[in-house]
Amino acid sequence: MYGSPLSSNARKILLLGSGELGKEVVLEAQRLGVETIAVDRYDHAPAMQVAHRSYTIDMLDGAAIRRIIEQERPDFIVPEIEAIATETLQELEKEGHRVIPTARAARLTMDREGIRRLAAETLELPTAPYRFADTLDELLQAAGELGYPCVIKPIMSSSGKGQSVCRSEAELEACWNYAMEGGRAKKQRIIVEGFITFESEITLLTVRSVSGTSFCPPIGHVQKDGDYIESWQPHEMTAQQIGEAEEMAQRITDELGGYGIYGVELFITKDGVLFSEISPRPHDTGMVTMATQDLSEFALHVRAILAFPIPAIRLLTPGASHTLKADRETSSFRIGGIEEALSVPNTQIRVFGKPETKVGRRMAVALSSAADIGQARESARIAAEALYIEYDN
Ligand SMILES: Nc1ncnc2c1ncn2[C@@H]1O[C@H](COP(=O)(O)OP(=O)(O)OP(=O)(O)O)[C@@H](O)[C@H]1O
Ligand SMILES: NCC(=O)N[C@@H]1O[C@H](COP(=O)([O-])[O-])[C@@H](O)[C@H]1O
Ligand SMILES: [Mg+2]
Repeated sequence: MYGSPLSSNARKILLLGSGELGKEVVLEAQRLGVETIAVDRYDHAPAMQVAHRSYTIDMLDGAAIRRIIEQERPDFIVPEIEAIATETLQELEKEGHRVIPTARAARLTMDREGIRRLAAETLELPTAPYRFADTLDELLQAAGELGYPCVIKPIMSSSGKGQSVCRSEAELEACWNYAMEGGRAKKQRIIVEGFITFESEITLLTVRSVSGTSFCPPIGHVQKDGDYIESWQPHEMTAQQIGEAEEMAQRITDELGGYGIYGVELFITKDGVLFSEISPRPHDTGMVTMATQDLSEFALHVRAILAFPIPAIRLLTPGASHTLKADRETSSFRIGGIEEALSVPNTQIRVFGKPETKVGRRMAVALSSAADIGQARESARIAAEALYIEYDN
């Protein structure tokens, strides 16, 4: 039971991070009459454009986060990105604030070391072999032990930023420098992983709610330079692979707890399923659910957060998503080709409304449904390729 937004009885959700995923969370929350507050590091972020209010702060500044939480007193604090002052979230939770799904889940998944050690060492889930390194010398040693090719990632980064595949010792220094530039935080630490030759990779969206744990049908995806290009649902898997995937997702989400949606990233290999990483929030590859499910991953997240029931999740049709990315940095640009994209049958687009382009920045996505995955992928690709960015400078 709650009152209208902007009244003293309102139920309030405060998002920490206001990108394209948060924008959809805000819209779903508003459908249920919830008041929404969007916070991010820059003005006019996508979710800010649709929320009731917004704040621009350094997301790694704990004092700034605390100030806003104490002023707003939201019912739910909903992290939307990894790089947040998560120690402050842990303190706030101890003081009685609700963090989604939990402050510990936000803390552990913020850095690759926390979540990898929990998954591989505490829960003993199978993962790629890995090492951590703080210096180029340590990286040399780690890569020597794992062999080439190996994958190098800053421990604090997302969407492939600072990530590279290193094919020989001669490339190590360049990979190290790339990781130092790409990490979101000032920490210098990196993870090095053995390169996995997978057959496919999936996101298993897993929702923890008052109704228990529910799984969405698996989402297959293709990544380039560590960032997603296209995704589709359902991804074809054997009963055994689905069983292994759901068991891993159940174990790690039980351990992390709370209410909300998780994106469990898994590699499907000839020898079984490997755990890769997990987001305690909606997943970028899960945008496809806006075209395929009765309740999208965003609607599911909001229902779970508010402790409303999720009796069932229905897949209505096969579908696919395909991204539009920028290839230059500017704040003066226009997105064209929308008419062409929308003339593809059973296709929608989402234009995120980000105020600036950057090289590789995701600006929009095409979503298509079809009778089969092949056709859905083809439609989404044609629509996304019809879109273009015209830069004024
Ligand atoms: N050990 C590995 N072997 C082979 N490919 C890998 C490995 N690690 C990562 N990749 C590839 O790089 C992609 C991105 O890696 P990862 O998910 O760890 O990065 P990320 O920056 O957290 O991405 P996001 O935030 O988009 O989930 C993976 O989806 C996979 O395609
Ligand atoms: N893989 C995680 C992911 O896709 N997160 C989404 O991207 C935004 C950041 O985009 P930006 O870097 O373009 O500002 C985040 O706010 C979130 O919506
Ligand atoms: Mg990932």
